[in-house]
Amino acid sequence: MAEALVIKGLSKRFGGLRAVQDVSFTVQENETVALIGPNGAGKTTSFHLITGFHRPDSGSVLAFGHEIVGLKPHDVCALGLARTFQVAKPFGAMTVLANVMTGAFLRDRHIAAARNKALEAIEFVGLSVKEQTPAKDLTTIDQRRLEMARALATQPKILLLDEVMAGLNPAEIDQAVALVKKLSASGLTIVIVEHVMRAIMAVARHIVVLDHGQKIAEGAPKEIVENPEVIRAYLGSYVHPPAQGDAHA
Ligand SMILES: Nc1ncnc2c1ncn2[C@@H]1O[C@H](COP(=O)(O)OP(=O)(O)OP(=O)(O)O)[C@@H](O)[C@H]1O
Repeated sequence: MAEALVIKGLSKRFGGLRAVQDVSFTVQENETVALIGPNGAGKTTSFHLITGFHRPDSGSVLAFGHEIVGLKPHDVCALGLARTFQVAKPFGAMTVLANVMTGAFLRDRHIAAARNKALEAIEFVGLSVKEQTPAKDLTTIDQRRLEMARALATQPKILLLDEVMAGLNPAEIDQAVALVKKLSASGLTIVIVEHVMRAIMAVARHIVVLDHGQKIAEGAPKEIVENPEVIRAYLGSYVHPPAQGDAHA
């Protein structure tokens, strides 16, 4: 298996706050890796550093062997890394189709080609019936589907999902888990930030745990939920994954 993403010594300070400190991990091609940890641990900041929204103070991010630190988000996306945002910001008045086309235009300058690519992505995420619905009228789960479709329309190789399960009910979480599995089955490499442990256990092959900006553990899901340091910092009494529900409500 090839290395899709190699992150080495990534660090970022905001004034006196060390938001991300010397974080390193590797994501193999077609693997789903979860980044977990308490609020403020540095997960979203890590996504910003990987995708060019923030420049790290130090460290390296190799995507399929290419150094991407210093590149603009648009160029990172063109190299095959797409992301969703913790707080989705669709163009509310625009339809689902028009929103997803904004992603597709990264690669297809022609309207017909971009439209077809967008329709494919919309179908993949199960949003075809709402193709003409304004984004502002979507339910929470459909907004997440839209976010994923917009990222997918850029034709990524690596997809970074930031809390796509937040605010979903248990049945919707099941649907979102099924969608993440489908994305993985299509060949994508996925890095997922998530607090819903039930979902993490269902999709991740490897888990990286951050606390106060530092990596405190990484390994297979089973090892992680039994790791005393991870239990202390994040999981609390959560030890038996499927039976006990989520780390966070
Ligand atoms: N632009 C910024 N300026 C100053 N501080 C920031 C900025 N972005 C993040 N931080 C701080 O960096 C730390 C890490 O934040 P981050 O959002 O990466 O955490 P997180 O693990 O994603 O948390 P959550 O689970 O709540 O989303 C926090 O203390 C946060 O307040």
